This record gives sequence, structure tokens and C-alpha cells, in this order.
Amino acid sequence: MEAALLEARELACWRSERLVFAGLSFAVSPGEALLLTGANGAGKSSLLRLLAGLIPAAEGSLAWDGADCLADLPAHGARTRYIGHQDALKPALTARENLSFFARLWGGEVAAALEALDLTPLAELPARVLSSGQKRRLALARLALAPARLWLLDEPSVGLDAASVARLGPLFAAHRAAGGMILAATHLPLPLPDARELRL
Ligand SMILES: Nc1ncnc2c1ncn2[C@@H]1O[C@H](COP(=O)(O)OP(=O)(O)OP(=O)(O)O)[C@@H](O)[C@H]1O
Repeated sequence: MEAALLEARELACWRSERLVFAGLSFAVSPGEALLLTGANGAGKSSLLRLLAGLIPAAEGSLAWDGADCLADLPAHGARTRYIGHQDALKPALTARENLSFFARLWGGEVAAALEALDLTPLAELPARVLSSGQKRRLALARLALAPARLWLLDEPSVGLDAASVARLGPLFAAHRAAGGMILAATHLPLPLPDARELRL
């Protein structure tokens, strides 16, 4: 296996006067997937937000290829795709226009990203009329736009039907085959063969 690219050492996280986790260390190598599991409130979403640079670590360090990951947030943002609980869609824009917004930021082919999540037939509908599973698919279609090494996914399959979950398999596999890494918080099985589990 290749050397680790992302290395967390002794991370601690406080939310609202409560220590959510402490002493958390792990490393992720190119091509690897890490499943974040644990009870409600264990800190999975908090860890993903911390890894995305959205909340600070109270203690510990996060390194990318040996250098402080969060010292240069624009660089970290450019290599990271964070899909949180919220789908982050503009309700008045169509599915295609929502993806076009992100394609202007990152590049990539909107038509191919729509197709990857089976959204082509829904492309001209405003996001507000999509079902919750369709909205989730549109949020996830951002992953198919342009490469980024680190995918941080918070319960990516919530609300998806079985066929849509299966569609994530090739998307995840292609990302990992190209040296990408996935950290996914989940209570459900995901199509991530050989993923390691990090239980919080
Ligand atoms: N914005 C916030 N402000 C204050 N406390 C928060 C905030 N977000 C989360 N917390 C608290 O941090 C703790 C961890 O929450 P988090 O959402 O990270 O857990 P989780 O493991 O993702 O849970 P779940 O499985 O329910 O999604 C909880 O006690 C929660 O109440």
C-alpha cells in the first residue's frame, strides 16, 4: 500500500462545551476508504466538518503529505469535496443549473455528472420539485464533475433507493482507482469494498 497522504494525530473536538472526541488518530492512503461509524452524537459529522476545515480542532494535527493540512485552507478546499447532511442546492435552479454552478468553480462535464447519478431525465426540473432521494443524488453528482483527492461524505446514501446506492459503486471505485480517498460517515451499508472502519 502507498504511504498515507492524510494523517490525523490526537485530534480532539469540542462542541458546545462538550468534548465529543479526543485522542483520535488515523491515516488514509491513496485509494483507501474509511467508514466512520458510531452511535448518534458520537462525532462522525463533527469529524468530517473538522477534516473539511469547517470547524477547528481543539487539539491535535492534521497533515496532508506531511504538511499541516489546515494551514492553507484554499489549497485544502481545492483537494476536498464535502457533501454534508444538507444537499446545498439552489431550489429555483434546475438540476443542470445547480451542477453548472459547481462546474464553473471546479470544471467538469455537467452532462456526464447528471448521467452518473441517472439524473438526465430530471435535468431541466427546478431542484425544489425533486424528491428527497433525487435531491441527494443531485448533491452527490457534484462528485462526478471534476477530480479531487479527498471525498468527505456525511451519510451519502440516506434517502437513496437500492438502484441509486448501487450507482455509487462505480463512482466510488473509479475515484479510488485514480488514487482518491473517501471518508464516509454512515449507519447504512455502502458500496465500498475493503473499506476500513473507524468507530467513534
Ligand atoms: N453546531 C453544533 N453546536 C453545538 N453542538 C453540536 C453542533 N453540532 C453537533 N453538536 C454536538 O456534537 C455532538 C456530535 O454530533 P455529530 O453530529 O458530530 O454526531 P454524529 O456522530 O454525526 O451523529 P448522527 O449519527 O446522529 O449523525 C452531539 O452531542 C451534538 O449535539
